[in-house]
Amino acid sequence: MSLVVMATGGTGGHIYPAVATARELMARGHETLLLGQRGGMEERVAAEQGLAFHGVDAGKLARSGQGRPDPRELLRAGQGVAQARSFLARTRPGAVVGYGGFASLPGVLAAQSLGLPTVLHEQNARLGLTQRLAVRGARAVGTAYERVIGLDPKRASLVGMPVRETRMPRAEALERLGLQDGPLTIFVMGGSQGSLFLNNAVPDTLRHLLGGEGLLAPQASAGGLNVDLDFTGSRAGGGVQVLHSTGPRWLADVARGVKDLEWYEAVGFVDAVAAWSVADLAITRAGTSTLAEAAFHGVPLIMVPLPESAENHQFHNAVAVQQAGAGRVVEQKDVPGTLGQAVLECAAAGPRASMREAALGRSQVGAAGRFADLIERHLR
Ligand SMILES: CC(=O)N[C@H]1[C@@H](OP(=O)(O)OP(=O)(O)OC[C@H]2O[C@@H](n3ccc(=O)[nH]c3=O)[C@H](O)[C@@H]2O)O[C@H](CO)[C@@H](O)[C@@H]1O
Repeated sequence: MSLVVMATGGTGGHIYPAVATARELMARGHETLLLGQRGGMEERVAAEQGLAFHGVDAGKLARSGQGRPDPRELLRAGQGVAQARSFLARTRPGAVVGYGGFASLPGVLAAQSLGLPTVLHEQNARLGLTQRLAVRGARAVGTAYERVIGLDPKRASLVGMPVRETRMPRAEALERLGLQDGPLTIFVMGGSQGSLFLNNAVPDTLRHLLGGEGLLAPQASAGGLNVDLDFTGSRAGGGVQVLHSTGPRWLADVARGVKDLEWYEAVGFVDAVAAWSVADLAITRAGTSTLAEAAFHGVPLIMVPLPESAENHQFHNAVAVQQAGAGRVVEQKDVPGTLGQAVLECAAAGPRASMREAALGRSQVGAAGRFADLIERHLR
């Protein structure tokens, strides 16, 4: 059994696949730890998840086409590599696994300079900047998509997106989140940092749609369209409750705006396993972890892709989900006119049931296990 180091950080999209794989490797008897930026989101997540953590400096490298990197960031990146090198020289892990993002770079480059095996995971359909710097020296690359732009297919192994494959019992999740059993539960989540756009748009849209009581009328109309909401067989009464993860920075603003709405709960950051376990419908961005988690839990999605995402990849991610019948894409520019209507259409029992089936059908169950197999094949 070996020590396997997970080099990761920066955003939830890079950190949670590392958490899922770490759990799988630990279940197989290996030791693991997360190596990332000291004081970064990864340090907090490791503590919450009961995982060991080692922090180093890390520096953001500018993306190509966006000018030269800031010299102070480059210096921090260099210091991070030196710090990671001395840590890895001391601990001599069996492998270092890089999940992308600037915080993963020190660990991966340090490992390669020491001749330790490195394995990468690419979560998007296009190889990220950090992974491009690390790929040459890596033994293997696990991917979430069949084709990854910028990656030689001969080097890629399609393993899927590792997600935390746990469902929380409904009663426990409701209690943990302070929600009720009965109303239709809408989960709003703008990725791991929250989304200012969704934070502004969603409360207004839902207030307009549901009124002060948070009720969907059984025959509601939106944009001249009558929608049969038929709640029979689901939760009765047409009552709705919303759980909105705003991102820690924006919580106070959003909470102030919805404080008169008893059915609207704003939180800075939520236990996503609990939230997915009770959500009937979710309004989200379209990062890969978000989509993979929704698929695992069978939650229909209304996706508002982040328009500035590299190469517009979130839009392409979201279209794939829509084509599979597991959700609806509403482009950010169309939100004012169409988000409310999309909520009405997706809240109806029939469409919700078929989207749920389609979501479950998309789930790449066992991705963490397949990625752990790949890592084990390359252990020292
Ligand atoms: C702005 C940005 O750079 N976005 C990228 C980033 O998104 P981001 O980090 O937002 O990535 P994802 O949507 O993939 O994942 C968010 C993760 O955070 C978790 N979570 C979020 C909110 C919360 O309250 N609790 C919680 O646990 C989610 O459950 C999920 O595991 O990485 C993704 C995967 O590389 C990319 O596709 C995104 O384009």
